[in-house]
Amino acid sequence: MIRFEGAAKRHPDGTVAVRGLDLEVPAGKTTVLVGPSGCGKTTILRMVNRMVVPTAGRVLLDGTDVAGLPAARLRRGIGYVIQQAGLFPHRRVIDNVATVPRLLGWDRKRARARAAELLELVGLPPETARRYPAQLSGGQQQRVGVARALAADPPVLLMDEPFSAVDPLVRSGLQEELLRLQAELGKTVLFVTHDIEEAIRLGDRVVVLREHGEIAQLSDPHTLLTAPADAGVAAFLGRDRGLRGLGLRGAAAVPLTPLQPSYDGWELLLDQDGRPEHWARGTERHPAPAFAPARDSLRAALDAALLAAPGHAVAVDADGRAVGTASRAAVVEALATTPAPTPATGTATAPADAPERVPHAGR
Ligand SMILES: Nc1ncnc2c1ncn2[C@@H]1O[C@H](COP(=O)(O)OP(=O)(O)OP(=O)(O)O)[C@@H](O)[C@H]1O
Repeated sequence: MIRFEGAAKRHPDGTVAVRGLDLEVPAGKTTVLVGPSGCGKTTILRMVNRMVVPTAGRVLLDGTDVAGLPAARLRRGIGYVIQQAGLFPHRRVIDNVATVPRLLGWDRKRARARAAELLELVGLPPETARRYPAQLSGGQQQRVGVARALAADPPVLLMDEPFSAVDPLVRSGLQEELLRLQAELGKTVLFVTHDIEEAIRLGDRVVVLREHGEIAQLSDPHTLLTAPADAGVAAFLGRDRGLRGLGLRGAAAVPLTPLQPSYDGWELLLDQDGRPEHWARGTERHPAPAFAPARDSLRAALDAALLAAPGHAVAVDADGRAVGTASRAAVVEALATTPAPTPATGTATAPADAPERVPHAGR
């Protein structure tokens, strides 16, 4: 657990970056710091690994003041991922990832074996291991950055805008990857972003900051969306809060209708494996938007039903095979009956609202 006790940073020129922060970052969860540019997010993050030394107050890691720990040892126990990945350009990907295990004294073979395992964990094909960072895409580089931060299996991961330099689709994939990894690894993650959507998607807890690192609100994403603390937070959250909140609620309760031969003259065409291909009426062909009730959100289900030409979303199993359909009315009914996620569970188990996870979603 990380604990900030009146942690403040005042720069020599008099700038108050952080006035005095009291915050507990629980173990095994993702806590996201979000707020406008210059509000002190990076300063707060760097107080944890002592890249910034507080001018007042302290930061405790599992009860120990980090000021009393040797910086090198402290940092080896903390994974750190930054924008643009920060990889060593002259080292191959595998050696980038093996850096910290090597520093910890592992022999080369063992460090490389661990690195190869991590590259697979973050979804990179084995052939990327021998390349240099410049030979990878931005999204792949970020994955290497995450693998490198995880190499020594640190309990704590600091992530400073790690995905903000990549395009939205890649970014969404990286976010999904982090959710998957975190469900598996349960690290204590402190994540900085200026993007409220990213905060809502990734955070078990979201800390909305205003100037000088002051906490405007600290809550789970659902509470943040439905009950912003004040007009400033509501403005920062932006529009469509209700709709976006649907992205945090699972689609499992949507009542499904067994597949029918015809839907008001529309026929659902499946491929040979039973995956939805098109809605067809005469010579007309339209995409067949789908959702997976077991893992997608109510927002994804509603979106699929709204987009489908006949007004029915196709429900698919984990392999993308059609298992039934849901009318717009059925999805709306589920909106009224699906309970909101409880603050205790946050979003750790809630589905992410990820369009690219839905096969044949037609988006
Ligand atoms: N070395 C420095 N000297 C003076 N002021 C500084 C210094 N470093 C940071 N600041 C100021 O401290 C404040 C907080 O900076 P910080 O980088 O923590 O903000 P941030 O929320 O991470 O911003 P961004 O989202 O733009 O990265 C800013 O006003 C910044 O200008």
